[in-house]
Amino acid sequence: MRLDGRTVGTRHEERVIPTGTTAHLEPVRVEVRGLTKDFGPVRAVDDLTFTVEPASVTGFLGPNGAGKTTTMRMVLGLERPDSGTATFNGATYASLAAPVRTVGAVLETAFHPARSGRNHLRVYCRAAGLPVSRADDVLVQVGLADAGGRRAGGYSLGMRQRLALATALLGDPSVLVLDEPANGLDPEGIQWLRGFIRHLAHDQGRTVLVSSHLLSEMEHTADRVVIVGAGRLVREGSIAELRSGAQGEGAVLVRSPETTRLAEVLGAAGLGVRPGGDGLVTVTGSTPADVGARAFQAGIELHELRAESSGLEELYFRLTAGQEQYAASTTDTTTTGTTTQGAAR
Ligand SMILES: Nc1ncnc2c1ncn2[C@@H]1O[C@H](COP(=O)(O)OP(=O)(O)OP(=O)(O)O)[C@@H](O)[C@H]1O
Repeated sequence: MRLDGRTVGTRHEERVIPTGTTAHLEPVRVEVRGLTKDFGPVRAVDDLTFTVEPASVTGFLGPNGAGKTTTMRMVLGLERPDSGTATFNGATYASLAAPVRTVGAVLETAFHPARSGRNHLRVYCRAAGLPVSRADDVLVQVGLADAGGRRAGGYSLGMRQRLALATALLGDPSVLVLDEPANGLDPEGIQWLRGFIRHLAHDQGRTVLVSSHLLSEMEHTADRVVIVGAGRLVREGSIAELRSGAQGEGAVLVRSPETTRLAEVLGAAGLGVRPGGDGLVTVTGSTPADVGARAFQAGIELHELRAESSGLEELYFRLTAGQEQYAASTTDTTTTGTTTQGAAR
């Protein structure tokens, strides 16, 4: 969190807000405590507790069916928990004085295909009691200003995702809850989305919770991650913490003219060793520094030494292994390509 910014407010209500933050935004912390939800025999969410901090991006990660959407729906008051609470600075969604200004969401999309993007947004403005001028504000924010007059039915998937984000931003909310917003985007769209999400949190001070089933999608976007499997919390922490925990998870590639002796030395140290061709050895359960040190101590010449991957993906798979649920979900945003709604209306 960047709380090194300006001090604003009167003497009585002074508060420090992050540099570049939209001054009127109230920092809001989302707290999920013991959330549990059953659908018949399926426990979709199981005693889940985590926190989403202001001015940062929290990645909500888990395999298909892990309970991410159900959790987000409970946070947004769209689904009633069997037990537990989700609160915004201590208040449940239902008790928020101004929900549309507190939280916006991208969940499931439904656009009237014949309506223009701008008119779609204006309908939401009227329903939420917001000035219709907000429609143009948010179109600019998401880069759709030139396309606002076109039929939403003719939008590409990337444009629909932008319109979904625009809808979530209508109330200029402190909190954004985004369910798999990168689904179906092309690489350019994903790149834009990453930057935009970081901007919303780091420059504007918003609290952002964004779900994905891919760690690679979150690795360069999120500050913190909450990992769930089969409805339960598997890991919560910063990306840096996760990264340091992942050391040794990824394979190390090492090239040497003495592969046989190298394999003996590393194997004797209990490491996994897979000799390949061309003097290459793949080592698991270690780090480049460790392999380098062991080779040095044994006086073995190395020509190349590098991590095959950061190990994060391997750690994520291990943490969530066997927890994928294949029960059909009611909404498949990948195939419908539709998403969104400011739940906060
Ligand atoms: N309305 C519902 N009725 C019955 N079961 C449901 C319902 N909604 C979700 N489930 C089940 O609850 C579990 C959690 O689903 P959920 O959609 O929350 O997971 P998810 O992590 O969002 O998955 P995905 O990444 O596939 O969207 C799954 O087993 C799912 O089939």
